[in-house]
Amino acid sequence: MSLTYSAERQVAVAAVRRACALTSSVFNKLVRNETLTKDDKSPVTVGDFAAQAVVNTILSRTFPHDPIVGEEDSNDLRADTGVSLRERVVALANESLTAPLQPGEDESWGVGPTQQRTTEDLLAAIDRGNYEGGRSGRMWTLDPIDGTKGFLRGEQYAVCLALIVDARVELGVIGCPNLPSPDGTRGAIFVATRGHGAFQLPLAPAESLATDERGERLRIPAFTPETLNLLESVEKAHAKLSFNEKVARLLGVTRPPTRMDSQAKYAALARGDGGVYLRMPVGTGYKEKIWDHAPGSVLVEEAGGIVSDSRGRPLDFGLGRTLGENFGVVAAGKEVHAKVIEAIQRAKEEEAKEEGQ
Ligand SMILES: Nc1ncnc2c1ncn2[C@@H]1O[C@H](COP(=O)(O)OS(=O)(=O)O)[C@@H](OP(=O)(O)O)[C@H]1O
Ligand SMILES: [Mg+2]
Ligand SMILES: [Mg+2]
Ligand SMILES: [Mg+2]
Repeated sequence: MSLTYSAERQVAVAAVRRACALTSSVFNKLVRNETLTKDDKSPVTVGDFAAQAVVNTILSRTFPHDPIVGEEDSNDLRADTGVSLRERVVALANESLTAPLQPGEDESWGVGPTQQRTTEDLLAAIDRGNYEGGRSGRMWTLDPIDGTKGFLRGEQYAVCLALIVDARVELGVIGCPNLPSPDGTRGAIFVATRGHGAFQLPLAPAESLATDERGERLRIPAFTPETLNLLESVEKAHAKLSFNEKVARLLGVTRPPTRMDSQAKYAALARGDGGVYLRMPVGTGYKEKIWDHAPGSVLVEEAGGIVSDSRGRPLDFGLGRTLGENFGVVAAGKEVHAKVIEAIQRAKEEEAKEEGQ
């Protein structure tokens, strides 16, 4: 029987909840000069930095020997030009860390009213995310805001955290503050532990829920070509959407695709809101990052699905900070997954013929 990682699960859920509260409040107050453009031209906001500082602070207090592969680093905040940004990140992170103890939280985690941190503490916490990853040992991977562009548009984004042990994702937590539910409310947390199922929990902790908080179990439902739809990126630079169209046609899909940013796509798949997550490389040599797929992959697998590259091979979380050469990502329920891999092969043949003409 696989380990339950119950302490890790409890801490990870609490850390993601605090980070979700932080990012939601940042969105409402965000001003234009609080966003930077990174070297790879992607945006990063005070929310990304502060959320990484909060989650890493909690992880470092509770699991001091665990390395962290986090998306952000503190270089831009330490630069002379980063003074106002830095002050804002420190204020936001401290506001989050000093908020009252929530149900299921423990003061020894470094949260609660007396837990004010210095600027250097928080910048160092962000840089705890600089681990290179690799094949062996325990490590966490964090995307403090996945889908920053979606976050800036007021659409979907996710706070994503996973525990990887010897290159296998054992625990995944995805906080989706903007994800709509059928009852008209917004926001949910998704959590999966390898061998122990995938669950949806409320975004805010309920009274009296502690270590054994389980939530609603998720199972990917069966689909027919009539009910099937594709979950895909919003940003055209992130996935080859023209290829998705071919695959959808070959599968006989009639419903239009659902476009959403971030690992909210994996969460939507796990709870049956969509049938296939398909992400094909655009051909620029971009390597997918482990924090963009680790929590989503265990969530979908524990909901009964399969996550692979476009050739049907497993994603390799033991290569470092990236998944290596990019063969795309396909996630779906078991029956649908096999059909999608087959359709991808046929779509590639079609594409080769078209290019040969
Ligand atoms: N060229 C390219 N190809 C593939 N993926 C890329 C590329 N550039 C960036 N990224 C990563 O995409 C992450 C968000 O992408 P999503 O597909 O989930 O959302 S989106 O609809 O595309 O915005 C996004 O995550 P965040 O940086 O956390 O927002 C990036 O890690
Ligand atoms: Mg980013
Ligand atoms: Mg991301
Ligand atoms: Mg991010």
